[in-house]
Amino acid sequence: MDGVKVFVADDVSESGLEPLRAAGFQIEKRTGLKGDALFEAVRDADALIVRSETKVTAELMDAARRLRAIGRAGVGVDNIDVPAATARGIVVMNAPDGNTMTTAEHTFALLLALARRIPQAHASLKAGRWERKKFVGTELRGKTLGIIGLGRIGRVVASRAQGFEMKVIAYDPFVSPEQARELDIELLPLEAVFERADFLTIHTPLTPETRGLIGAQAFARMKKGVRIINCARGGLIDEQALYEAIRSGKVAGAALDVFSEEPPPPDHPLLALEEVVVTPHLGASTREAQESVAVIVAEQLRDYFLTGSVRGAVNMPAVSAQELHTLQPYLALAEALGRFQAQLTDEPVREVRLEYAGEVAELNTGAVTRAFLAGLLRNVSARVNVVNSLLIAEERGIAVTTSQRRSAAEDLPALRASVVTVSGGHAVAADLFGPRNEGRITEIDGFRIEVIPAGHMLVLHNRDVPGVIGKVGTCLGARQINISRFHLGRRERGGEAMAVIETDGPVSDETLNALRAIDEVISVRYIELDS
Ligand SMILES: NC(=O)C1=CN([C@@H]2O[C@H](COP(=O)(O)OP(=O)(O)OC[C@H]3O[C@@H](n4cnc5c(N)ncnc54)[C@H](O)[C@@H]3O)[C@@H](O)[C@H]2O)C=CC1
Ligand SMILES: O=C(O)CCC(=O)C(=O)O
Repeated sequence: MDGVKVFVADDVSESGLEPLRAAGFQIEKRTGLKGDALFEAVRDADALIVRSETKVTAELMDAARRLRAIGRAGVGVDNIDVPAATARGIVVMNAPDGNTMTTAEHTFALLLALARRIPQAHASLKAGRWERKKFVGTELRGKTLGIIGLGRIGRVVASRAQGFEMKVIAYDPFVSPEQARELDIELLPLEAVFERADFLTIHTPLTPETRGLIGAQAFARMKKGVRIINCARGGLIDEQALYEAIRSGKVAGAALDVFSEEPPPPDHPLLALEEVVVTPHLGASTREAQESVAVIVAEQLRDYFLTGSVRGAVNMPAVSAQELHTLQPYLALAEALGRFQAQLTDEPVREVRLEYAGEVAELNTGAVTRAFLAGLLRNVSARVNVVNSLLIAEERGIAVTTSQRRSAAEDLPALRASVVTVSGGHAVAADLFGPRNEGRITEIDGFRIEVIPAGHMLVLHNRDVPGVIGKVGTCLGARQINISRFHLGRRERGGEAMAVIETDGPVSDETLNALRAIDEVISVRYIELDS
């Protein structure tokens, strides 16, 4: 796909980008750019790929006017302003499985280095000394490893520790005791993990909740002589508190791959301590992991641009290619229905109720709801799409409720959308028909009708008396407006009727006023669905 431009801002594996190249995407890789140079470089990018170095701020996204997707070749997305991306309709994807093993192995390398003081012994010998007494270590067997964050990496670290006959305890509020028991891990409250661990390793994401999770209070609870490993994010540990805990002898040593500021300033106090082992954020730095995260992200981006399927996104639900195949006609129908509904009223929307029935109710209705809202809110901002439509609805105070009726026995339409405004609102139903799954609007405000949701149309309410169709036809004909289809619906004879009149071209305000001037016409709306 020649049109898609991908800017790669960090040192991402070249071979890992092959899926994008093979699909014809244009790739520009320039690493280490900062400030205006970076802003300029992303100006025309449709997609941006980063590792942890580049900070993807709201301002950077605003500079990249065409940006539709950000790929993080790795796990942590704390260098990306995800809420800002969502608000701008930009999907953020990461590669959570690509570097798990490698990072767990690095954690274990640091743990062993800490236990046996390998870096210090190595430096000593290279400096010409033979200090066997100085570097007496500690055995792992029988020691307790405390793991905070029992996700992908935490679990691999746990299994490696069990191989070394360590007792593994953990804290993770999102893991059930049953899951932990299956892994032979004792799940405990955070304080208990602090109190019992001989080695403590952290593997949570950096979020407002986890920032500074290991601080002075935590160190106060720990055993004297505890060893700390951090291969997740620097901000999880209060570095000043760690420094003081090491100086006081409470903490025997720390192995750090990550820092609150990267790179840390050369005079960072922790770097000066003999008990501290460091690596420059190398957790994920193996050839295998780098290639793996790059391939994962490249394939996810390729598929997003080519098919619309969503995998590995942190700000929208997944939709697989297979699911998309079945879902696509419903997504298109819902989006068109949303646009139709938006043009039925000038009043602000207060509430949206979506009812799904039959096949669609078994599918990913979350995606269909987002598609409907994207259509409904299309005029709110140029960047409304399925990524941000739910958020925009929420920001506008629009209550969105959905219901699913899996049985199609009651002959319900696949989709019924009720939009509530201050003075009422409208309910429109739609369905798919035939072998080609063609969408039709089947009901408008209780009037049965069958309309293709495309093109130009007039939705006209009138009194059900003879001659109205003729007058409407004459009015349009006099203005050279050709009617392509005319659909009528009424509830009872002589009551109120509805007509949906499809026209070959647009209808001006002057024509609408002329139609409104016809006695029997109650209301007319012009709706355009193609643009
Ligand atoms: N040093 C490096 O190069 C690398 C660092 N990382 C870091 O490691 C982190 C963990 O990675 P994965 O295990 O793949 O993520 P994951 O999402 O599989 O696991 C994170 C775990 O943390 C838990 N958690 C969340 N909040 C918590 C809290 N307040 N207290 C305790 N547990 C909490 C979650 O329930 C989850 O089980 C990433 O977020 C990333 O920042 C990841 C890869 C490489
Ligand atoms: O890109 C890298 O090497 C950093 C990896 C990392 O920190 C992550 O995946 O969260």
